[in-house]
Amino acid sequence: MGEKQTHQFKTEVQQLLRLIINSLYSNKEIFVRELISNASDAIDKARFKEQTEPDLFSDDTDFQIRLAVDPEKKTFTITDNGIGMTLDEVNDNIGTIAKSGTAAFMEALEKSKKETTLTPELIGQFGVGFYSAFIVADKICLETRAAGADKGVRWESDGQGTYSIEEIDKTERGTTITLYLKEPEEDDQDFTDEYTIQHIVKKHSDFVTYPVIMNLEKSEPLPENEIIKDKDGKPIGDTFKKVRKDETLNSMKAIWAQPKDEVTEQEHEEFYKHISHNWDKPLAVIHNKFEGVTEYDVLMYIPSKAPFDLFRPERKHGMQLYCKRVFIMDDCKELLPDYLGFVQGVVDAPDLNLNVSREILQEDRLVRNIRKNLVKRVFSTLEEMDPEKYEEFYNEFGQALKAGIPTDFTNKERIAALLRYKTTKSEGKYVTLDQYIGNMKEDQKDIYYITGENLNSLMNSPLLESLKAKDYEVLLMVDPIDEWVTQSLTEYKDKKLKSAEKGDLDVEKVDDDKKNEYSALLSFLKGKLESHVKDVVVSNRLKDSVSCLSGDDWGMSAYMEKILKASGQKTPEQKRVMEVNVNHPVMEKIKQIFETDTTNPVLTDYADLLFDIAVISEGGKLDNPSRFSKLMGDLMAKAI
Ligand SMILES: Nc1ncnc2c1ncn2[C@@H]1O[C@H](COP(=O)(O)OP(=O)(O)OP(=O)(O)O)[C@@H](O)[C@H]1O
Repeated sequence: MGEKQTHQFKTEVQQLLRLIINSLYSNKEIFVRELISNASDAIDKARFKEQTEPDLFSDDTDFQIRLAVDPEKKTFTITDNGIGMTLDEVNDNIGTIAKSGTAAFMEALEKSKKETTLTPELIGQFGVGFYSAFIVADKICLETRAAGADKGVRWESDGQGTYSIEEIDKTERGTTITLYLKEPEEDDQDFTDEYTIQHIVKKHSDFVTYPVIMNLEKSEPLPENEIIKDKDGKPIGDTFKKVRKDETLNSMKAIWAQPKDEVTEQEHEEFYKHISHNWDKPLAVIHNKFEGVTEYDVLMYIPSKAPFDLFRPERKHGMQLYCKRVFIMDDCKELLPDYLGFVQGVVDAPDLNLNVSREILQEDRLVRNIRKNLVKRVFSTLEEMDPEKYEEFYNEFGQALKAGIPTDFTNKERIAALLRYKTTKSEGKYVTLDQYIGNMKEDQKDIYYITGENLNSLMNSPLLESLKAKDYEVLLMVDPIDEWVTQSLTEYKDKKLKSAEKGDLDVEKVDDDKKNEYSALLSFLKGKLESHVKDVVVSNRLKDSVSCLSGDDWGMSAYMEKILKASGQKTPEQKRVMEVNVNHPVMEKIKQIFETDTTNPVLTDYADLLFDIAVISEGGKLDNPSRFSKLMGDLMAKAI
């Protein structure tokens, strides 16, 4: 038997404990839900493992969660016969915060700047459920034995910075957690009261798929022959006796299998909270029975709020797979493509082979068929949403949806129709690509867009001058992911998507004579700016500004380059093209100086200035800002 060891909680756990206790002060009862949900997860894991290693579980397959209270000892106990934990697992899971969550959690906290309040939504999202027990307990004892292990483990802590851990003998597989409850404060519920616990379980954990059982005191009518009666046959004394009986507190209702119109909004809300661990309401409910060659039930929810870790690769998918109401697996990535991983729900497919493994699942024809139908349903739900509601969705999940454009070839066009962008003409409102096409000018052939970091600088970008002069609308794309969207969505309804920043805009032509007049100056400028630009050309984009930078049709946009650099990726040195506006008086003047004396040193200064202005106008950073300000100062002094 190993020694009893004492460990220090990781610093973030201590911080977290303090936060949890302070923040959930008025919502103490949620610890019941959190512990039941952990127990249920542990049974899910056991059920899953049982499919491949039935021997590990043969001693006890009657999966259940038990609750018990002791008003005298002031304890609350929860027991499950799930997967259990080994010593290392206890150390990893209970001494630290769920790894992936930690950093993100602290980040989000920082962001919200509400360091003393932690909403229940956060608790659910960050996987800190277990610690919520310290809201009500001043000591917790967890005893557990992993499936297949010889020894058990006891973990104990008063939540004050340390915990102890030791090996123990434990006969039953699974986990028992005993909370030594704090002295209740005024207005506190009594968590040793059976009725109170019954009520809380019904409220927060009714849909848990395993029975939550409690041995309750009940009144039962006495059998006729035990009732003492007077001479008129009227009972004297008690007609009831007190007995203790196991009772299942939750309904375990499989609401997905019920007829659609029999499920209330309230039930959906509760069930959604149960499966998603979210605390918001679902934005939309998709509830269908698919009938045909095979039958299956589908219940999906579109959340109303995006989770903090929507784009983290380790994030779990929201779909669970059931077979004849028996849980098979959660995080079922085979049921929906990655970009729809935020949808929460259940598929119950009775015809599925119960011994499925994840690898087999991918190949399964039935699963592929289900997936196709689920995707269709999600799309039709989004397409039919009223515009205001859809905008709510889009603000939360628009970026996720966009990730479908480069990854889901079959549905590309359908996703494209769901995109919304603000434009140079939409006055802050979203437009669809179809609306854009409807608004196109008669002589306009392509759909124009520009990508960048913020709407304001895009609106005023010199790259749009000639498009604006033609009264063409331009889509303003400010999500980094739009760069990937435009790379793969090159056409929509036979109209090309064309970057205002790249290639020949084909809008306005500068006549050849004028180009020829400038060709010597442009090659001179190119020589001067060789280390910065690939070429210097006459612009057909500019109307008012003197210079700008543009790219080739197939080159990387300035924003894309910035994104890649920011994410630490090596990007090949991208030289862009400097365009100059030959109708601008400044260019005329420079040309005159150049034609008089090609060695005039001021020409070098002007070349640098033209380049710097182009960089600044697209919100870029200058290599040498102090030289720029000196040149500007000199120029101003001359001009004034
Ligand atoms: N009853 C249990 N049986 C087996 N493992 C458990 C049990 N309770 C907790 N654990 C383990 O401890 C980990 C941490 O639990 P905790 O409640 O803090 O976070 P979580 O369950 O990952 O997140 P959340 O509760 O928000 O879903 C769990 O992921 C699980 O591995």
